[in-house]
Amino acid sequence: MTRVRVLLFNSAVGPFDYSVPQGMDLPVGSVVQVPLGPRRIDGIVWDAGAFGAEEIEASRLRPVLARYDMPPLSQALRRLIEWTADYYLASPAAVARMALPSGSLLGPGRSITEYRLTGEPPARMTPQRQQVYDRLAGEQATVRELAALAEVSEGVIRSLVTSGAFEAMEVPTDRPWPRPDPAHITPALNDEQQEAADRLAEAVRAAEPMPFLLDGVTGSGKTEVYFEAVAEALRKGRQTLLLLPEIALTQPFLTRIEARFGAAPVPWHSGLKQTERRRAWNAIISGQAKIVVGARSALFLPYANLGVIIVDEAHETSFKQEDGVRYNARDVAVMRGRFEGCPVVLSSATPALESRVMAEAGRYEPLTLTHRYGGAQLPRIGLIDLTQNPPPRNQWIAPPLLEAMQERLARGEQSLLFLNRRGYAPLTLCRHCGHRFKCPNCSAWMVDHRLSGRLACHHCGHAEPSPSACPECGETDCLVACGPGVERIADEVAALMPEARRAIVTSDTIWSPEKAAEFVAQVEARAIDVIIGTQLVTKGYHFPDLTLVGVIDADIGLEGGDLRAGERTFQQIAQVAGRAGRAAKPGEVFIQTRHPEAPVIDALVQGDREAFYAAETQARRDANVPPFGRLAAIIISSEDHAEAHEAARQAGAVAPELDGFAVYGPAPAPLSLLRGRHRFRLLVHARRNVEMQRIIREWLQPMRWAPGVRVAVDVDPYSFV
Ligand SMILES: Nc1ncnc2c1ncn2[C@@H]1O[C@H](COP(=O)(O)OP(=O)(O)OP(=O)(O)O)[C@@H](O)[C@H]1O
Ligand SMILES: [Zn+2]
Repeated sequence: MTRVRVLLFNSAVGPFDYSVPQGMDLPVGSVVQVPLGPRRIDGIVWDAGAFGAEEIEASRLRPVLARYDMPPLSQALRRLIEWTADYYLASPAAVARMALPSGSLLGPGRSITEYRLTGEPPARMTPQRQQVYDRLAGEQATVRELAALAEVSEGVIRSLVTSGAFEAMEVPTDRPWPRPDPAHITPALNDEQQEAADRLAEAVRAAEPMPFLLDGVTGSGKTEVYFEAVAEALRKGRQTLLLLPEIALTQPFLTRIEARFGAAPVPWHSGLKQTERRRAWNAIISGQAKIVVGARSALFLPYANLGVIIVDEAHETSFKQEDGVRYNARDVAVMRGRFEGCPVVLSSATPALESRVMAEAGRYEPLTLTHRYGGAQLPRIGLIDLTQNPPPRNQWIAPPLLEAMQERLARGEQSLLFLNRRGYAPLTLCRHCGHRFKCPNCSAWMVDHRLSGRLACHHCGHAEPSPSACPECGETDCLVACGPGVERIADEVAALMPEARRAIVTSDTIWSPEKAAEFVAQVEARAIDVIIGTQLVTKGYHFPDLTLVGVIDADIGLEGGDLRAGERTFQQIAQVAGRAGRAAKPGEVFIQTRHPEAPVIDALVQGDREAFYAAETQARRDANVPPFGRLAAIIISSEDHAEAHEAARQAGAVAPELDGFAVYGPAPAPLSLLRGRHRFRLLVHARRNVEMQRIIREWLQPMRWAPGVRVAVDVDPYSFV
């Protein structure tokens, strides 16, 4: 072949054809460097004729410059990239970049230089250099990573390298990973676990491209069951990809895998250092990494031979990526399994309604675990009606819950309070003039974070020191915190039960795998009596002495009223309730609510999951919303309000009018200002059998936008702000 089609990275143009130089072997999937105008640019050799690019005459083709020394991307991965781009209306180049993240093009076997302090201070000390010495003792990393850790510029680090204060360490990035052993420690499974495990192992053995819905109550041993699928993949010499929703959870989980298989798995997430990333990458693409545990970004990597994909806590909405390519990792995982020819396991105690409907339709195979392992009982769930039994003013723990916590403390057992709100209070206002603290970049209130002494916006990250006076009227001692966040609940616990040892668990306190491990160790050592946490504590943890769970405000999640409000509330509360009484001691749960009559609250108290799913499914079917009908959100934004408004109006004016394809809006988005951009929204509601993406593409592609306008399409949206 003398001509190849190349999908270009980092470029809005292409794909283009190039000629193949004499002697260069370029199978489809090869990663190459090609000329584009005066530049050299990376790309992937794609299937001939793909993407319908225009044909260039052979005589005008420019030659491929070089081929990277790595195996070509497989056909399965190329199909996945095409499918994802097509389904989520993204550019194929943007999706392909997720398969080859930065640093992956270095070639195998290279080492990376890291630096560490020699201990010999430089002749001249500046405040910045001092900061380096204060913060980087014992650290070893690349210049860029060190600069980030010490919060100084890379120039400060480099000048210290030159002056000899740092020494260079070559870190090889092709060190092999220890080999996991499928038979290291094999647990004895109970009957229903064994049945599910056998079915999964059979599917792995036969390489069935079948999605499974592993649906088992909290503490039923879903993890032990899908470990048997991992064991089977190991026996076949194949790789496992295990996707987790939250990086903070990974450390205890990695330890658990190591205990089962005798070797640590290969982690993949955005927090890896360059050397770790490079080492993981080499092992993934060569097939040497047998068990990869990752965040959703691990989904597009070029595995050499996948044997099974597992999505743990598959109902979690954090599998949905909300910027760049807006994909749902759970759904893309199912497609990857189909293209790779391997089973996919969606594991959850509270499956997404979409997944349940797929199982009912026979598209996913259901595997069910009906009871907790080892005779542990599901917790008893009780209700506290806040209209009847309110806590005192400016407190949030109602008397019956407080009493139950005191009992636990006396017995040496642990309690968990759940409130899905970070910080101390969601709103601060001035009692004197009524001023409310708002983010300058977003239409959102600033959240009071007392632990860090700041007001912070949870949308854009803008933060300012906690004010002592009102910026509007200048009064002091007039600022009031409105409503609770976890920090405020922790203060309340401190006031009511001073002897109880507390831990606050949110992304502010548990921001690294090490922090998560520290927290787990403390709870296990019984150095904590009361845990106060956000959704971060709802999943995964297994604490035998935790016997009480209190849901501070079950109504919060229902307020927004979006499509999944009821489902999400059900999942969160069922998950957090599932942390109670997982071992010998029975668990108890109190749900505080002002709406005891709400169907979702009632289903939780009755323990009637099936009734909840049935009612919710019927309601969605009646309204023809997902998974029955389809939605897509189109967000049009600009830093200039008039420009955004005009662009949205124009898009709305030429919206297609078709049977089974309705367009609502444009209207200002609920978050009408986000990171300084004004946002307007159109919502597409389509029937299932309508080619929604094609229609949207043909509608929006010909439109010409003002330079400051951004148009984002969100297919199957989860966020309605
Ligand atoms: N067959 C078994 N042999 C020994 N221990 C088991 C077995 N099955 C489950 N367990 C133990 O029971 C506890 C709960 O199991 P596991 O974490 O797998 O449940 P899960 O269904 O994934 O829970 P959740 O969804 O609530 O996080 C764990 O400590 C696990 O090691
Ligand atoms: Zn903001």
